[in-house]
This record gives sequence, structure tokens and C-alpha cells, in this order.
Amino acid sequence: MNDGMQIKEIQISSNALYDVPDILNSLGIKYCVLIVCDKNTYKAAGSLLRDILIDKNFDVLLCMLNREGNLVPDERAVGEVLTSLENKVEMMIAVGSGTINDIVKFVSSKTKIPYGIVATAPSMDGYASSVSPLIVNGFKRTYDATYPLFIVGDTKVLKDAPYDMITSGFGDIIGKFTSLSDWYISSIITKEDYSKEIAEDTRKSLNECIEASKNLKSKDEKAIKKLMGALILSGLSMLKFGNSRPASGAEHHLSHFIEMKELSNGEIRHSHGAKVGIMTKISVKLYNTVFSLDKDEVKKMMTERKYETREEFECRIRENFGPMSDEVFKDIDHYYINEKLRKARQERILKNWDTMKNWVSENVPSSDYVDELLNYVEAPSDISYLGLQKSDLKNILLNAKEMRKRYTILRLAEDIDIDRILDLAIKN
Ligand SMILES: NC(=O)C1=CN([C@@H]2O[C@H](COP(=O)(O)OP(=O)(O)OC[C@H]3O[C@@H](n4cnc5c(N)ncnc54)[C@H](OP(=O)(O)O)[C@@H]3O)[C@@H](O)[C@H]2O)C=CC1
Ligand SMILES: O=C(CO)COP(=O)(O)O
Repeated sequence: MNDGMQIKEIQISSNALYDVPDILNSLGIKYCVLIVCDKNTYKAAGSLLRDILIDKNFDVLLCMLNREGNLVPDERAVGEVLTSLENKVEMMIAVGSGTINDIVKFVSSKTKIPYGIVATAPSMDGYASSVSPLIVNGFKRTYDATYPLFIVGDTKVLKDAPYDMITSGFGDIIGKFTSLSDWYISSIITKEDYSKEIAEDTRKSLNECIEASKNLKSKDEKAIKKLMGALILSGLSMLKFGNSRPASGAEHHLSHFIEMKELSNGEIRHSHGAKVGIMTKISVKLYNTVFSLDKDEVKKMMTERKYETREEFECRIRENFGPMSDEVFKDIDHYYINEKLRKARQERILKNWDTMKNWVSENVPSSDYVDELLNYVEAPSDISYLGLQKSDLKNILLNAKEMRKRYTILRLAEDIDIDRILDLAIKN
């Protein structure tokens, strides 16, 4: 854990772009920077930032990550930034949102050249974090990376971002309903490290985001500032904890699984936060289904659950992950646990059932409430937006848990009886 104080400057205000030269000077950066952007973010803020810096006598190099379709945070993008670096570059400035931030964050961590971010959309909570989810060999994996030395969000730029990027930021934060719950249940069942203080900060970010929702539709600058503040606070919680645990649970694993499928099938890549928002509704439904059971019902289900053999497991992974199966098999001993370990986990679940049930009843809302929140800001709330049908859901829920090692509601369902729980949740 760290105190998150390494980020030297966070400036979210109208015309904040004009503060960048002074921020650079205060960090001892005086001569040469590399701006990394794409054609949209260059138009949104990169071009003006470049002029502002040249006007203050900075030598400004430009790395434009242009693509025919969506820019993907992959090996090619990382390579392009690396090859744009010259010895004279003192700092990289990422101008963009999640994808560009992650690419530069990763390069910064490898080259030790510091970076700052000029955000162009309040679309996700990774500006302050020190992790970088990248697509490597087609598999979405989160790498340890680094934090930016400064975050600048000019609210005039942020409010002009496409509205679906604004609702995307909202969806990413709504996901904290379940990421926080997954973290809590894991702390009980797997004894994973848990920080009440960091969880409370993340919860605060969730409350601020809900507060901001009242005036998001009108793109009110104050509401955009509040949403951006909530996104940064959530990122700081990840930075303090040292990984994305507070902010990413089953809803994110489901989103990552769908994204990987979108990319491998050449389908439209829906935004991260849109997927997270929709999948939060599903994860909340799972919580409500699982914790509507009493201890005796759980015990009965545990004894009746169908055991998946290692062969069946491997076959399921091959069918669903295709060429990316090897990425799952690398960690197979984590994903495919023996029945002795399962039994120990089941015992802890039963022992702590009532405590967890109480906690969930106080902290996890109904899926109707999540639906209302998403609908209110006109964020997508239904799987049909992602081109999915109810009949696709079971497969996605069964397999997304193998995206990450983390213990989530999906793994709790697996420990009880995933087949029956998914059927119950999908039916409701
Ligand atoms: N590091 C972390 O902790 C976190 C990382 N993430 C990651 O972030 C990524 C998603 O980021 P997200 O921000 O949603 O999407 P992207 O960064 O992929 O943004 C989509 C596209 O929107 C365009 N765009 C951005 N700002 C503007 C603007 N002001 N005006 C017009 N167009 C604009 C860009 O141009 P163009 O269309 O030309 O590409 C951009 O590529 C995911 O990969 C996710 O995993 C998410 C949360 C946390
Ligand atoms: O998207 C994130 C938090 O919103 C980062 O989480 P991951 O580690 O799951 O990529």
C-alpha cells in the first residue's frame, strides 16, 4: 500500500489546459515533452496543448496513434510510443482517456520516463491508478504500471466529450457496488487483505458519482467536475491499495471477457464503462439471488453441486477462450482447485453466512435501483445494447471468472452450485 501522494498535481477546472506549462515547470520539466494522442484527442485537446507549450518555448514531439477503427492498448501501440521517444524527452504527456492513458502509463513504468495525463473524457477511473489493462496476444490482462505525476482535466474539454463517454464514466463507478462487495466477501472467504479506509474512499466516489448524475444530461460543467472527481478518487484508491482490487470485481471480469470476444470476432468494441454498468446490474442480481438463500439451503446446494472434472474444465476453457486458452492454462492451478481446498472454502462460507448476508443486505442494492440509475443518465442498461441475448448470459457468467484470479460473487456461486445459481438469477 502507499499513500497515493506521488501524484504532484491534480487540476480539474475550466481552462486547466493553460496551467500545464506551470505544472511542468514546478516538476522541473523545462525543455522537451512528448505528447501522445490520437486524431480525436488531438482535436479535443492535443492541438491546443501543443500550441500552449510551444508558446512557452517547450520543444514538443508528437506521437499520433492513428487507426482505421478503435485504438487498442496492445503491443503495437506500446511499440509506437517507445519508438517515438528520443533521449531529450523529459516527460510524456498522454492526451486522451483510458486507452491512451494505459498505453503511456505502461511505457512510463518500463522506461522510467515520467508521464502526466491531460484527460479528454470523464469515461473511466484509471487516471490516477497504477495499473494498466492491456490486450496482449488478444488477452486482456492488467499489468502493474505507474501513476502520472499530474492529472489535468479541463472541464471545457471534458464536457464536450461524446455523451456516451460521460455515461461510460458513470457506468464504471456504478460498478463499485459489486467490486466493493466482492472485495469484502473475499476478505472473509479467502482472507484477502482488505482496507476499510480504502473501501470507504471508493464508496465515497460511488456516492459522489450518484450525486453528480442529477445534472449530467445537461453536461453541466460542475456535474462533470464532480464525476471526474469521483473517477479520480476511485483511481486513487487503486493507487493506495497497489492494485485494482477496490474498483474491479465480477462486473469488470464480465466486461473484460465480452471485450475480448468483441475484439477476437472483429465486432464493435463497446465502451468499457457501458459494459461495466450493464454487467453491474447482472452481478447485483447474482448477489440478490445468492444471498436470498438461507444457510441450510446453501449447505444442501453445496452437497448436490455437480463436480467439474479437470478434463471438463479444460474442454470448457478451450471452447470459450479459443486461441487465448493458454493464457488461462498458465494459471490453471489457481482456477481449477482441488476438492479439499473447495471444502475448506465452503466451510468458511457456511461459518460466515449470516455475517455476509447482513452485510450484503445493507450494501448491495436491488438490480432495479441500478437500472434506474443507469436509465436516469441515459446510460445503456440492457445486454441487448451489447448485442447479447438472455441465452448468451450463462456461458458468459460461467467463463468470465477465469479472466482473473480474484475471488468474486462468480466464484462464491461456483463454491455453492454455479449451475443452479445462474439458472435462478437469469430466470429472475
Ligand atoms: N488503468 C486503469 O486503472 C483503468 C483502465 N481502464 C481501461 O480504459 C479503457 C477504456 O477507456 P475509455 O476512456 O472508456 O475509452 P477509450 O480511451 O478507448 O476512448 C475511446 C475513444 O474516444 C475518443 N475520445 C476520447 N476523448 C474524446 C473527446 N474529448 N472527444 C472525442 N473523442 C474522444 C478517442 O478517440 P478515437 O476514437 O480516435 O480512438 C478514444 O480512443 C479500457 O481499455 C479499460 O480497460 C478502465 C478503467 C481503469
Ligand atoms: O477497469 C478497472 C477499474 O475500473 C481496472 O480494473 P482491471 O484490473 O480489472 O482492469
